Amino acid sequence: QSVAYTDSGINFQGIFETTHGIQYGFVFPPTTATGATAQEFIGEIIVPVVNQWVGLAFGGQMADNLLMVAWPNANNIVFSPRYATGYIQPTPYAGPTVTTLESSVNSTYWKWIFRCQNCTTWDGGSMDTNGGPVFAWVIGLSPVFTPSSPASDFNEHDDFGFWGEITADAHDPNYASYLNIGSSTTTSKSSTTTSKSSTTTSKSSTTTTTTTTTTTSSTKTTTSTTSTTTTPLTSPTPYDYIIIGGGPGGLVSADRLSAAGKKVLLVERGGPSTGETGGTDVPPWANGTSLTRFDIPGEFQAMFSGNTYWFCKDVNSFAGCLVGGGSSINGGLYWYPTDADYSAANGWPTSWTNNFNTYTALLKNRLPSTDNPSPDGIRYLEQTYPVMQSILNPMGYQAGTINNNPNFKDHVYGYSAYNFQEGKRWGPVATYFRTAKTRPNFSYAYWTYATSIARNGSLITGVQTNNTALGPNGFIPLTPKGRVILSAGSFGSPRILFQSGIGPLDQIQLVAANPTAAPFLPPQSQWLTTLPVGYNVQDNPSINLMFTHPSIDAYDNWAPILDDPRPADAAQYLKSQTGVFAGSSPKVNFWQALGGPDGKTRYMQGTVRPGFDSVTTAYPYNASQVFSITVYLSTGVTSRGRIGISSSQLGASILTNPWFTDPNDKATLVNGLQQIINSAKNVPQLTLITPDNTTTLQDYVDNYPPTSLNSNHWVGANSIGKVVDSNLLVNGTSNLFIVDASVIPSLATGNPQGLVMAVAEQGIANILALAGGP
Ligand code: HEM
Repeated sequence: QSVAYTDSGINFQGIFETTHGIQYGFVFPPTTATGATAQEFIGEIIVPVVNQWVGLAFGGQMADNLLMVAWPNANNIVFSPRYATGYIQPTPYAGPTVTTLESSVNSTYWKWIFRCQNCTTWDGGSMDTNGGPVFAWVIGLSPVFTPSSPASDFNEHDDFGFWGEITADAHDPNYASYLNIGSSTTTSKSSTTTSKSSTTTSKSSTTTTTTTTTTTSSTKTTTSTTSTTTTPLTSPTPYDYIIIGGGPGGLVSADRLSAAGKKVLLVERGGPSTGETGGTDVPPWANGTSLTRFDIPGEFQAMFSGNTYWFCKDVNSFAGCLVGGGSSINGGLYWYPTDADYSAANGWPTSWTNNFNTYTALLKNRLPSTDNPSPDGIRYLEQTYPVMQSILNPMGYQAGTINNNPNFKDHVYGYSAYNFQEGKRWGPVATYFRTAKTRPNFSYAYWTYATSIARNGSLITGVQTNNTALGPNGFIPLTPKGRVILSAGSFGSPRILFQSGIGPLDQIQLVAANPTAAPFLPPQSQWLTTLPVGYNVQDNPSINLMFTHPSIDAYDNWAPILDDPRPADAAQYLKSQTGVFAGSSPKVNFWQALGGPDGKTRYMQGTVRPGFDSVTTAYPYNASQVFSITVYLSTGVTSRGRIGISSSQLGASILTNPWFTDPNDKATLVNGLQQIINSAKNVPQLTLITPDNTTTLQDYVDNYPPTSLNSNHWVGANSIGKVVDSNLLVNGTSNLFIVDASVIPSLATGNPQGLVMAVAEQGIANILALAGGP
C-alpha cells in the first residue's frame, strides 16, 4: 500500500518498489474539486537507469484501461498515454493531456513528475479517486524501438507488480501550487486515436498515430530518494579495476584498491541496504528515522518472510542481492579466522598459511567484533545462556570470550559475537564501503547486473552489464592494464564465469544454447573448460534441536518484530539504539572437536536462539518458552557438492547437494547431537520437543529435508589452487581475479563472513603487489 512521502516539495502518496528501486507517487486535487479539475492528478516516477522504460496501469491491469509509458531520451523524458485491448502492444491513446512538471536524466536515475488531466476515467473504466484502487507498474529492461518517438513500440515488460494507491489520503490542499514547479516546461498532448478492434496482432494496423508530443527537460536538478554514485559516470569510462559485487569481498576490495589510488568501479546488482547507503526500507515502528531493517540488528528474523526482495531471484539458495551482500541480511555472527581455517589441510597454499595473521589483524582493526552489542553494556534476552551452561559445563566445556582466542574451538562456549556497533549492523558497509565512498577515484552503481566478462583469449577487456549508463549497451571497458575483480559470491561468480566461457563444458554449453547469452561468449576455441568452476563446494550441514525451558523468553518467536514489536523495546531502541533490537537472535555459540568413524577430526558448532523455525512434535508445548540450537558441522567436513546454472534462465543453482555425501560427516554430527541431547536430559525442567521422544535422533537426521540442512555458508566453487592461483588470478587469464567466498577451499570453523573479509584483505594485497597491473 502507498504511504505518504515528500519529494520536490510535493506531498505524494506512493510506493518505493524495492525490486527495481523505483519510486512511484501520486497527488490529487482537494476532494472539493469539481469538473475537469477533479479528473486530474500529478504523478512521479524516479527510476534507476537500468530500467529502459516504465509503465503505469491506472486500472490495475493491462487490458482496457489507461496506461502510461515513459522513458528517457537524451536529457528528456518521452511519454505516451496508451491503451491495449489485451496482452498486445498498447497503442497511443487520445484523451489525456499530459504535462511534464519536472524531469531530469543523469547517469544513475531518470525522473519524471507529470500532470495528468482527464486521466481518472477512460474508455470503459475509471479509478476510485477517494479510496484505495489497485495501480500497477511495469518495467522494461530493453530500450524502446524508437526512443525519440512517443509512439514508439517496445518489447513486453520484464516485470510487473501491483499496489494499493490510497487515493483517499492523496488529496492535497496545495495541489494547485504544485502545478507551478519546474520552469521551462512544454505541454504535450497526444493527439492520437486508438483502436479497440485489433486484438490479433501486437501492432495495431488500424490506428493512425499522429503524435504532436514533444518532451521537456527542466532546468532543475533533482535529488532522488537514494544516491548511487559519488562521481558522475560518463560513458564509457574505462576503469583500472572493475569490481563485480558489493558483498564482503567486493567492499573490502573496493576500499583497499581505491586507497591505493586506483580508479575503481564497483557494480552491485541490487540496491541500497542500510540508511547510509541510501536505503529507505524503514520498519513502520521506526518511521521518521533512517534506521532501515538492515540497520536494526533485531530485525534479522524478519528477513525470511514478506516481500524478500533482497534475496537474489535467480539463485535457489539464500543469497543477498543488495549492498553488503549476505552481511546485510545475516544474523551478524562474526568470528575471527583460526589457524585451522587457513591450514594446508584445508587447502591453502603456504604463502597464505604463513601470512594470514597480518591480514586478519587489518580486519580486526577495521571491524572489531562485539559479544555485547547494546551500547548501554547490558545484555538482553540472554536467558538461554544459563540453560546452555547447565548443558555444556557437565560435558567439560569452558566459557570464554570466543574471539579473544580464536584458535580455542574445542569444548568452548560464549556469548555470540557480532559485527555490530553503535547498536546497528556494521559489517563491511559501515567500514570499508564508508571509506571507499569518500574517494574521488571510486565510483559505484547499484542495480547493475553483470552478465559476463569480455575477453580476448586470456586478456579481459571489460565487463558486460545491463547498465547502459556505464557504457554503450552496458559494456564497461578497462584501462589498458586494468583488471576485473569478481566478487559476485559463491553462486554469482560461477554463473558469470560460465557466461564468459570459463568452466566445465556442460555449463558453457547451456550458455551457448541461450539466445540472449550466447552472443557474449568468446569463440569456442577460447573456452577454458578444464577449470572445475562450481565443483568442490561445501556448506555446513546443520540440524536444529528445539527445547523448552521455563526460564526462556521465546520473544513471540520474533513474529511481530517488523510490524508490531514490543512497545518498550521499540521505544528503547529508537531512543538510544540499545536493548533487544541492538542484537540479533543468536545469543550463545559453542564448539567441540569430534572424531569421526574415519579417524578424521571434525568441528561441531552450535548457535543458540530464543524461538524456533518449525517444531515437529507429538506433544503439547509452551511456545513462549522455546529455544533452538542449530548444530553445524564445520572444519573437517569432507562432503562436497556442485553448483551450476539452470538451463532456462541461467540462474545459479545447486546441482549436487553438498551435505552428507560422505556418511562419516553424518555419523559425526549425529554423535555430537547425541552428546548434547544426553547432557540436556539431566537439566531440570528442560524438555527436548524436536525431535520428540517418539522419534529417534537417527531417524530425525535421516529424514531431515535436504534443503533444511543448508546453512548458506557456501565456499569452494572457485577454490584457490584449483580455479584461481595463489594470487586469486583465474587460471588461464591474465587479469581476472576472484575475491569472495568461492575461493575459500574448505569450510571455516565458524560463520564465514570474517574469513571472507580476511581473505579479501590478503588477496587484494597480493593483487596490488602483482606486476603488470594498472
Ligand atoms: C509489447 C507490449 C506488451 C506486451 C506484449 C504485454 C504482454 C503482457 C502479458 C503477456 C501479460 C501477462 C503476463 C503474466 O501474467 O505473466 C501482461 C501483463 C501485464 N501488463 Fe503487459 N504487455 C505489454 C505492455 C504493457 C504496458 C505498456 C503496460 C502498462 C503501461 C502493461 C501492463 C501490464 C500489467 C499491469 C500486467 C499485469 C496485470 C494483467 O495481467 O493485466 N503491459 N502483459
